[in-house]
Parts: sequence; C-alpha cells; structure tokens
Amino acid sequence: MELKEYSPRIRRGINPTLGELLKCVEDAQSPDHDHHILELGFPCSSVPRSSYPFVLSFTNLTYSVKVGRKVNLIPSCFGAKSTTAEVKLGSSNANTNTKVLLNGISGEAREGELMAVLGASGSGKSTLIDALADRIAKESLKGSITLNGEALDSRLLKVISAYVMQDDLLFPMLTVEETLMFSAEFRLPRSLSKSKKKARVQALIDQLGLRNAATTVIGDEGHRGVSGGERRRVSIGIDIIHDPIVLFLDEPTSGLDSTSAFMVVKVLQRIAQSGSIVVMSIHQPSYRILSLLDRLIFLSHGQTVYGGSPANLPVFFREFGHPIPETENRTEFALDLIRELEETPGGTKSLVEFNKSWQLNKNQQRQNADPNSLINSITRPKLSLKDAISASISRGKLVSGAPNDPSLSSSVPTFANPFWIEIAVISKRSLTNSRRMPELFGIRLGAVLVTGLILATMFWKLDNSPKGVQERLGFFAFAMSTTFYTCAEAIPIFLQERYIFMRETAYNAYRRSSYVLAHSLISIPSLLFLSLAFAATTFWAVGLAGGVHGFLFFFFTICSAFWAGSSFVTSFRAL
Ligand SMILES: Nc1ncnc2c1ncn2[C@@H]1O[C@H](COP(=O)(O)OP(=O)(O)OP(=O)(O)O)[C@@H](O)[C@H]1O
Repeated sequence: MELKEYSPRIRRGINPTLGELLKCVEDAQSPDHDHHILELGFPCSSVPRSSYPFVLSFTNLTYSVKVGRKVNLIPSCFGAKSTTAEVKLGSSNANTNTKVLLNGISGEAREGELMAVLGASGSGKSTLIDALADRIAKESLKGSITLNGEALDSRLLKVISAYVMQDDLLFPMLTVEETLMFSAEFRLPRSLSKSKKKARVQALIDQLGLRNAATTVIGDEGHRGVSGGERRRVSIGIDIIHDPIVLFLDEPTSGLDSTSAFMVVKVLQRIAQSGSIVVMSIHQPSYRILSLLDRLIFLSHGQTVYGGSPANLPVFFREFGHPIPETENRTEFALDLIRELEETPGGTKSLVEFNKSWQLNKNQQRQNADPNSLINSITRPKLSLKDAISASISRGKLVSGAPNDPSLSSSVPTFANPFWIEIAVISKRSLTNSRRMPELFGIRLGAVLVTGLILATMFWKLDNSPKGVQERLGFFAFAMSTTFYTCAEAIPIFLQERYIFMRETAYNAYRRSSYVLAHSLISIPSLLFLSLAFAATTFWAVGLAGGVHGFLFFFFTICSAFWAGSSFVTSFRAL
C-alpha cells in the first residue's frame, strides 16, 4: 500500500508525522488482519523487523524521599534506639531524614524480551517500575532513562507506553468483550471506525487467551464472573488496547495460583514478541515462569544485587561462593540468600560489590570475544527514535491519537479523544453497569423516598404566615444537607470510578481541572435521579409543588448541593 495516497506531506518527500502514520495504519488495518506490514514508501519502511529493536536503558537511577524524623519521647539516655532503616544523607534540614529508595540502578530492557524485577517486599521493585514509567517526580529522580539512546519526553512516553497496576479496577457487570470495547472507544482515536475498534478488541481477546470468557461478566463478591487469572488478563488488555511499545506491570501475577500466573506471563511473552518492551515486577516466579523471562534484576534495599539473564544465575552465585543446589528453584534460592545477607551486620554490601565487578568482567569478556561489536555499534547508522517509532507503527503497533505537527514529541496528543467523547463513553458504561445491578439501585431509590417522606412530616401543611415562610427556608436548608449526605453514601463507588477514570486518561490526567469536573459529571446520572426522586417525594408530601418557580428553585438547589458535594470530594482526593 502506498503511503503517498494518504499524505500530501509524504508525497512531497517530507518525513511523515505520527498522526499521518497513524492514519495510514488506521486505513491499512483490515478488520481480520490486525497486524501486517505496510509498504510505506519512505526510508524506515525498508527496516526489517527487529533490525533496530527498541532498547530502554537506565543508568544510575537514584531516588530518595524526605521522611519526617520520628518524635522520640524517650531520651537516648533512657536507652531509646535510633532507626537504622533510614539512611541519613547529610540533609540540610535538621527535621528530616532522607530515605534512599533506589540507589544507582542500571540496566537495559529490549524489545521482544521480558524483563523482571525481583526482590523481597520493600526492596524497591514498584519504585523502580514507577521511575521507569515516569510516575515519580522528576526532580527527585537522578540518573538517565533513554529509549534507543535518546532521552524520553514524558508525553511521548505516555503515548507509546502503558502501565498496568496491581489492582484490577473493573466494572463487575460488564462482560470481558464489553470491557475491552469500552476501553477501545475510550483510548483509540475517534477517527478509527467502530468496525476497526471491534477488530482490535477481537484480536486482543485472542492474544490474551480470553476467547472462552469473552461473553462472561467480570463479576464481584455477589456475582459469579471470570476467574482471577482471566480478570488480570482483562486488566492488562484494557491498558494495551492501543498496542504500546513499552509495557510496565506492577506484580501482574500477585494473588494468582501458579497456573494462572504462568498463563499471564505467557501472554506477556506474546506481547513482547509482538514488538514491545515488557518490564514487570514479580514475587518469587515459579520454575516455569522463570523459563519465560529473559532478563532479571534482583533488588535489595534499593540496590542491584544481580542483573542478567536467568541462565547466568547459577554461575553468578557459584562464583560468589554460594552455589545453587541442583534441586532448588534458582530464584527462591537467590531471594532466600539475599534475605539472609540482609539480616547480617554487613547486609548485602558484599553481594552488591560482587555484582558490580561481575558485570564489568562480563562486559570485558564480551568485548574480547567480539571486538567488532563495539566498532559496529559505533559505525552502524543508527535509526533515530522517531524513525524507530514510525517503523514500529508501520508494523501495526501503537494505534493511538492522530496529531498534525511535524515534530514527533510536540505532536503527540496527551489524550486520544476529546473531553466530551470520554464523558459520553464513561457515562454509557456507568449506566450499563447500574442497569445490570437493579437491586442496588432499587434499595437506594427506596432509601431516598423514605427519607423524603420522613422529612416531609416535619413540614406538614405550611401556611402563608411569616412563620410559614421562615419554616420554608428552614426546609430548604434541611433538604439541601440531607441531599448532600444521601449523595455521600455513593462516595465509595464514586471514588472507585475515579481511579478507573484516572488510569484511562493517563497518569496525570487528574491534575487537569477539567477532568476533576468531568468526573463529577460521571456519577451524576444515577445520583441526580435519586436526588430528584427525593425532591419529588418531599414536594408532594409538604405540598410545596404549587408553582413552577418553587419547583425550579428546589431543583436547582438540589443539583447545586450535589454538584458542590461531589466536586469537593473529587478535588480533595486529587490533591
Ligand atoms: N513516599 C515514600 N516515603 C517513604 N518511604 C517510601 C515511600 N514510598 C515507598 N517507600 C518505601 O520504599 C520501600 C520500597 O517500596 P516499594 O513499594 O518499591 O517496594 P516493593 O519491593 O515493590 O514492595 P512490595 O513487593 O511489597 O510491593 C519500602 O520500604 C517503602 O516503605
């Protein structure tokens, strides 16, 4: 397929933008063939697959946080001990200590490979994943993170990557297929037709091995639904609907039995092999899972104690003087040894030092064995990150927004769809979910009707005397606060939806005031109905419904009370 058919810029020989490329991908992807090679007609099209694989490198990552010093009520002369876990790094502020969460971590993750971060609880696995995914404050993170040797712009990373959280925040009454379809409508650009979105969802269902569960509801405590492993794969599916180039996952196998965990990692391997970099943290992988991993980083108190392939683990520990017994699981042995060393007075310092010298040695050996590799890496023409991304898109990756600016990073849109499309998709999903849980809605409706009637009995048959007018004002104040507290009952659901929403609109979306407002809107359909039901009941019972003005006044009072309440809660939580 000729790209020039689509873009006048390309016809003029100008490098295509991400948007133009995406348009080509969109037009070229047939519903039944989601990933195929396009003839782009510009230099990067001649790049064979994996000739220039993506390489995510991180060097000397150091991250520390300031923690308040504990107020010690017992003076040291009475035997009070200072805390040893917190490392004091000469902080200028006498009231704060600095806790080092990552200490000089370096490594490399490659396209087509699965990289796993291992370590005991609290060793810094999630912190490392967060640092790589640009989810922690840049000012406090030292070191460099590059993709194909180029520093990564935050916005670009957001578009080409995905982050899968540990918790599955899904709507219980939607089926697997519907959940992924809503994600497609939300995350894929409007310019992509519905049939292509459906095709992407179907391809994803197959990729995730969810064909048999496609029409099953997600479920929750009260409704039977998909299994834990399937649930986790749906969570992954939501985040990879746009087929990201880099995928970060925080403990994707936690809480799963070994078979489900293996299936999840197998799916991740498939995703990596489709041309993505996959970086995840994992607790004690089984022997079978270990066989799927390509690179490991073991952490202990934020420091690297091993970095390399699983195959090199036995040699590493043998040379360190602690050979792994044949019958033992390698990672279990390594993690147990690290824990034992952590409990010794010297800690894991010896292992950290040994790892550093071992890595140097390995690099030296590699260079001696193949001196040409260094020369090749210097003399071989390198593909810029922009071209590498373009080539990846041409292979069908990254179904995302369509910008128009020539410069790639500045043209990357933060959000695939405009604000109002997102609101429409989320409201539709929210209503579908509520419709399938009528009992819950019925109970809440009953509760507001009864509350309305009880309130009305206190203001029964008001007259038109000054006292009656005063009582009416009291009634409105009372009704407003009752409405607010009735709405407060829905706050847990409201907040949960907000977290799902946050994830879907990328990590920092909640900082945008419009999104705070937008979220207030999302919960409105059901709550507004409840408020109106409450208003109608009290009106009818009190006998105030005499005039249209009275009704409108009451209606707007109720709406603004609800609006103020929900916006306040959202804004407060977003701080
Ligand atoms: N903002 C913070 N302030 C102080 N300490 C923090 C902060 N964030 C994380 N920590 C600490 O940093 C350490 C590493 O946390 P992290 O969540 O990365 O560990 P982890 O290896 O992922 O643990 P787990 O496997 O239990 O999830 C922990 O001791 C944690 O308490």
